[in-house]
Formats: sequence, structure tokens, C-alpha cells
Amino acid sequence: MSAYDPSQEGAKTSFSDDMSYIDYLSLDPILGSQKRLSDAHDEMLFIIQHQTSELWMRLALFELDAARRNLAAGNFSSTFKMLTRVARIYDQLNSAWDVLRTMTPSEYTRFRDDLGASSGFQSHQYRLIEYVLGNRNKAMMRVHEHRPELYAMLERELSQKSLYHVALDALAAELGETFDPAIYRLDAPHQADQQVMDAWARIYQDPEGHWSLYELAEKLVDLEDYFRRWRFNHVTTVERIIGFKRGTGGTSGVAYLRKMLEVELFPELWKMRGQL
Ligand code: HEM
Ligand SMILES: N[C@@H](CC(=O)c1ccccc1NC=O)C(=O)O
Repeated sequence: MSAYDPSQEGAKTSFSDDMSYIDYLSLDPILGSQKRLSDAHDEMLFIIQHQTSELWMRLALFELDAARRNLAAGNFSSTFKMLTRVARIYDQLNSAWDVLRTMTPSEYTRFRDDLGASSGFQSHQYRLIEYVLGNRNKAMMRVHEHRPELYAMLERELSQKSLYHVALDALAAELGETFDPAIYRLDAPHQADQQVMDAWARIYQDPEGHWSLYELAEKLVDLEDYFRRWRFNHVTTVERIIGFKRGTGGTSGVAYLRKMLEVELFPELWKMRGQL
């Protein structure tokens, strides 16, 4: 059998004047951005693992922002589709830990000092995702002061309602209630509220009567479930690789990350389950 020749079948082979795959996807800057600071073999894995995570987070933010707009406009079906996609993105990020776990403490130690004070703690996209979802700790913005445009992006996020706030608007509208305006704190983490908990409980007591809100609640719980798994995978991988060393970002490391496991994004949706 002779070798397959794509041009024989009409495949375009000349791209001197036309947009090609590499052009459309801007692959030159992307594939030219793996700059190792050491000669340690595993640093390449470490860089690509973070870069791909940041790309998936970029998409998660795009979807979450659109989901929030669609929900505010009452478009439940498109909101659900986007929230499902974000949960799948987290599934992807969760599986990716298996690749990073192939790196041992001995291998990581070979280049850890080269990382200086840099840390995932300074991921502005991770912080933005937390802010969009409703976990708004303003103190986390300080590390971005040296990058005014990123700081402004985080500040802009804190000037609008979180996705959970918009879900609470939909919940109040469904039940013909108004929540105390004090629960909509734009620049502080959302705190569990009894009225909100009772409202979600009413939805779960009559799913058929409130199907859209019931589905919305389950999409949010699903998302938080996957997000928690990401945190758990992170802290377990960190303990496996650096034990209880301090983090390069300056926190206590595993102790800090364990504390973060206690964060609840949508607290009433979890607490309400015990009263059904
Ligand atoms: C060898 C692998 C890793 C180690 C040893 C590690 C270690 C740590 C430590 C110790 C912290 C606490 C902050 C500090 O003081 O530095 C942290 C935070 C963080 N890391 Fe990692 N990490 C690893 C991989 C990753 C990966 C692959 C990502 C994906 C983007 C990531 C994202 C983050 C984020 C977003 C935070 C902030 C978490 C929060 O504030 O709740 N890390 N990491
Ligand atoms: N905080 C990590 C370093 C680290 O993991 C890291 C360093 C630079 C860029 C991203 C990182 N990933 C997550 O924190 C450590 O203490 O070893």
C-alpha cells in the first residue's frame, strides 16, 4: 500500500496566505511558554500541569460568568448547561492530579527552591472563581497589588452579586419572598442564613412544584462537590510531596489547605439537608 497523500484527496497543504491550525490557536506563544528555571526533568510536568489548570480555569470563569447572566435573565436551561460544563471541568482538573502525583518529593526538591515565593496562592483566576461563587475573602487580594489590572478585575467582581446571590434572587422570586438585603454581602464570604435555609427546604419538600429551582440547587451542590474534591486532591498531593513544610507562598502549607477544606460555598444547601 502506498503512503497516504492528503493533497491527492484535496486537503489544503499550503498556508502561507491562509490561517492555519497553529495560527488560529495561537500555539506559538502557548507552546513557547514552558520556561524551566532548572535542569530538573520534572519541572516541565510541574509547569504544564499549572498552565493547563489555568486554561481550564479560564473556561470555568467564562462559563460561570455567562451562567450568572443567564440565571439573572431567567434562562434556566442554558444556566444548567453551563453549570454542568463547569462541574465537568472540575472532574477534568481532579483527574489531572494523577499525572502530578507521579512526581516524588525527591524530584520536586530538585527545583522547589527555584520557585522562590511564587505559589498557587497567587492564582488570580482561582481567587476569581471563589469570588464568583461567593467565597469572597478580600484579604486574598493583597498579593495582587503589584498587578493593578488583576487587582481591578478582582475588585470589579466584588462590586457585583455572586452567582449564589443570583440563585438566591431566583429562589426568593419562586417563593414570592424577599430576603433580608443584609445577606447580600458583596465583599465578604456568604454566611448561612435561616430564612434562606427554610426557603431551600421548601423547594426540596416539593421538587415537582419547583422543578427549576430544585434542579438549580442540585447543579450548585454538584459543582461544590467537585470543587471540594479538587481541594482535597490538592491537599493530599501537597502532603505527599512536601509533607508539613511551609508553603512557598508563606502559609503554613498543609495546615492552611486543611483549613480551607472547611469552606462552604453554598452553606444553606448543605445544612438544609439535615432538616428535611
Ligand atoms: C507539587 C505540587 C504542589 C504543591 C507542593 C503545592 C503546594 C501548595 C501550598 C503549600 C499552598 C499554600 C500556599 C503557600 O503557602 O504556598 C498552595 C496553594 C495553592 N495551590 Fe498548590 N501546590 C501544588 C500544586 C498545585 C497545582 C497543580 C495547582 C493548580 C493550579 C495549585 C493551585 C494552588 C492554589 C489555587 C492555591 C491557593 C489555595 C487557597 O488559597 O485556598 N497547586 N499550594
Ligand atoms: N506552594 C508550593 C509551590 C507551588 O506549588 C507552586 C509554585 C509556583 C507556581 C505554582 C505552584 N503551585 C501551587 O501552589 C510549595 O510550597 O512547594
